[in-house]
Amino acid sequence: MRIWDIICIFVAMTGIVYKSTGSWYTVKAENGITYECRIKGKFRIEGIKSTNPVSVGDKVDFKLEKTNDENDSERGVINTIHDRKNYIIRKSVNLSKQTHIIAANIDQVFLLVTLNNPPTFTTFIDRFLVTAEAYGIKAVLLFNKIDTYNEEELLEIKYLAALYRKIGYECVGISAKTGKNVDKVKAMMQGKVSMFSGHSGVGKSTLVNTIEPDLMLKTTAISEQHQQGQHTTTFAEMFDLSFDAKIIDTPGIKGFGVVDMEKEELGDYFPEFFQLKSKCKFNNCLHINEPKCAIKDALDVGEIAWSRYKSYLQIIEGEEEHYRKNNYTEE
Ligand SMILES: Nc1nc2c(ncn2[C@@H]2O[C@H](COP(=O)(O)OP(=O)(O)OP(=O)(O)O)[C@@H](O)[C@H]2O)c(=O)[nH]1
Ligand SMILES: [Zn+2]
Repeated sequence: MRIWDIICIFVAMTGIVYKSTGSWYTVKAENGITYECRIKGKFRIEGIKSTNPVSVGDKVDFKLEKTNDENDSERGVINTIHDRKNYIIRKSVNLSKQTHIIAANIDQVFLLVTLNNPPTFTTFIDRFLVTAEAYGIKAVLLFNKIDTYNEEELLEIKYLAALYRKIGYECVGISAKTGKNVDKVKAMMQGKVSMFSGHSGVGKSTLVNTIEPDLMLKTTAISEQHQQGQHTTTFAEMFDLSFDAKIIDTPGIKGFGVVDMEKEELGDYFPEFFQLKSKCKFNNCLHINEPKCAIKDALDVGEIAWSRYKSYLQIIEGEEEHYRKNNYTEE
């Protein structure tokens, strides 16, 4: 055992979880060294019934474990999880009300959008943005494949970008293929933990490949491993990029998960509705049929986009349907 290891046994170390395979966690310590860590004892995080107590992105304290085997010297035991700034979850496959935490402490998520190849509808964008707001994760819209659009399509992109910028979301037109504006994306990623999301075929892999060509090898290896391994395991993994940026890759996870919320809460996740809601006559206004609703007034004068309001109604109706269905099945 090296002197360093002996010191480490007594000193608590702090690191970030890069990968988890169920019982082992790969933790990168502040000294840049990676340790394989376990958990001892029970971890309970208030308010979360989760199948996994520690997830990728977590900041943890751990101690090195004393082992006799020279090869095993880089193992540790996690004893503390630092407070999370946010986390994304997936409902467990079984019907217990448990959730699986996919990743934690995400600084931003980039949603890749394409007009027609594949089509990305505003309802999808809006549902995504609502989820990001509810999770407390900054969302950025990347309109990809701008090298393929004709003038008319470019106008549509401009219209969409203006719509979402007005609400406060950053929007960038890019081409993952030609590299156009990818430098802007890289600049936004600097010093942060990012995720990429979007429909299949929008260009997520192409973009990551353009950002960091060497990384592809690793991500492919992981998804192959994923396909061969137990299909119930959710793999997420964090990667360090060459320019002080981190990404969390979540192969096999489609979409961004769902967040349960009350009907009354939904408007709070549409920032432009939230801003106006104090002007509605009723403080519990759902902005549907109520009189003197500031949101509907804003809609009438074109201050709020109809596409946004339509998405809002759709989500509310969906929630009601979901609610009725649950009531029904529970009887
Ligand atoms: N012309 C053009 N094609 C692109 C661009 N970005 C991606 N593509 C193409 O779109 C197709 C899908 O890209 P992928 O990177 O595999 O998409 P993905 O989002 O990773 O898809 P999944 O892995 O299914 O989720 C590929 O044929 C890419 O070459 C772009 O900016 N311009
Ligand atoms: Zn209202």
